[in-house]
Amino acid sequence: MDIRLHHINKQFDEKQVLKDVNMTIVEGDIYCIMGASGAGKTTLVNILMGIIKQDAGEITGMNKRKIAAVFQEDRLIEHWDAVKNILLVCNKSMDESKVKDALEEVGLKDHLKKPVMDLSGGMRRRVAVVRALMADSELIIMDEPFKGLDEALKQQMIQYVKKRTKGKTVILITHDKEEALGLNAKIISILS
Ligand SMILES: Nc1ncnc2c1ncn2[C@@H]1O[C@H](COP(=O)(O)OP(=O)(O)OP(=O)(O)O)[C@@H](O)[C@H]1O
Repeated sequence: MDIRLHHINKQFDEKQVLKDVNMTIVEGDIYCIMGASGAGKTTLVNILMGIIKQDAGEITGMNKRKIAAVFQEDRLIEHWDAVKNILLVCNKSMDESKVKDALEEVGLKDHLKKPVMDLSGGMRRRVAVVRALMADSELIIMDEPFKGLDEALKQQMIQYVKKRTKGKTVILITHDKEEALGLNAKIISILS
């Protein structure tokens, strides 16, 4: 089912952050939300996920959907290793070896069993992305998922995300046109 936003408004204190936002997210497509810092991108996806409530306007197509998310922060369980962090969100039937294969695919072969607090920022980001893609969800929302990755890793992760989200609906916030191009994404511009 497509997701539709109708006339969404959101204000914080005196500041109107989202003003009459309208959009359609087509099932199975990949979207990049772009716009200046502070334009309201995170606010918009927080409204979509039901984390905050819009002041006015309506969203259809989100009823009881399971969402997998990469937030601005990694939100990992610090003293658990990467494999355990990911298994937490997977179906009970998920094979641990599949989780390990996925982590190896994003270059984390030698870091599977360390507490994630001992990993670098870029490594932790990759764990957060793999976790979202391995959760059994048809809608994946990611807030700057490639932040902190060098160019080569970013390209590798773009390919990984593309491969692992076939047929799923993806909404990704980015400042980087290259990411949108690499993902073959439709661009949604949020104006400040
Ligand atoms: N809970 C809040 N209370 C007050 N103001 C807020 C709150 N959340 C966001 N804002 C304000 O709303 C505006 C939009 O913030 P938001 O985080 O959605 O922007 P963004 O486009 O995601 O920015 P960035 O690219 O820097 O992450 C900013 O001016 C921010 O200060």
